[in-house]
Amino acid sequence: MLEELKKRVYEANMLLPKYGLVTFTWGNVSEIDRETGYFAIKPSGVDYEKLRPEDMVIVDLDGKVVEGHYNPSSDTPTHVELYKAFSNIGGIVHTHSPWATSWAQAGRGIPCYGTTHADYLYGTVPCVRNLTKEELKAYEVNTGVLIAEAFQTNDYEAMPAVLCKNHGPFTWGKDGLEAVHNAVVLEEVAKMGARCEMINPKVGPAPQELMDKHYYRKHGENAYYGQ
Ligand SMILES: O=C(CO)[C@@H](O)[C@@H](O)COP(=O)(O)O
Repeated sequence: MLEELKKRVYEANMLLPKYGLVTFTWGNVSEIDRETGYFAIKPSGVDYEKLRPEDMVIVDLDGKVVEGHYNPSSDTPTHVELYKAFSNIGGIVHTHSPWATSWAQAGRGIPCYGTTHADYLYGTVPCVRNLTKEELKAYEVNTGVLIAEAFQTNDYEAMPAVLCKNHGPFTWGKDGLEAVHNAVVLEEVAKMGARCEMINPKVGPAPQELMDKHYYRKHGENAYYGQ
């Protein structure tokens, strides 16, 4: 079932070790087929070297496995919540990439300090709060619910990334590949932001006009540069 989707999701997952975004199996990519409402996701705990396209697990938007010989990623319920909340996205990535995860563990959003950030991410990358003891009973579901809540006041298309406190980043995009692209951008931006604060602890965010110039020339109706 959905063999082409599984292949795409496999290939997108294999980009995570290629770009240094995962250690061991600490990450996952999924992509949804909006017609069927099924998505393919990496199986849980399978080494990247051993991963094959046919190992991708097909899941529905109730979080039920439709097809697969492995368990789906442990983060599957979070992917489900994000697909339900963000109707225009087609792919999701979760990693524990070290720089983005360091900001997440510190509980801080990443301010926009420069044009690389502004080219892809409009404004501060938000960091969502810890889950309460009660919320932790359905940890992965509530991680997704919390992200969706945070984006009631944020544009998920202009900010395709989030940090979850004490956990790590999620990114999304029109498909799995774009979500991976955004995960790579996020990690670079997280690294540069941390170094920027180290070099100049008093640094402030990039001017709004510069941020607008860079973001809007690549996004929206009047964009004149592709990504
Ligand atoms: O969040 C975590 C671990 O803290 C998980 O994302 C990570 O280990 C990946 O788990 P899966 O192998 O996808 O089940």
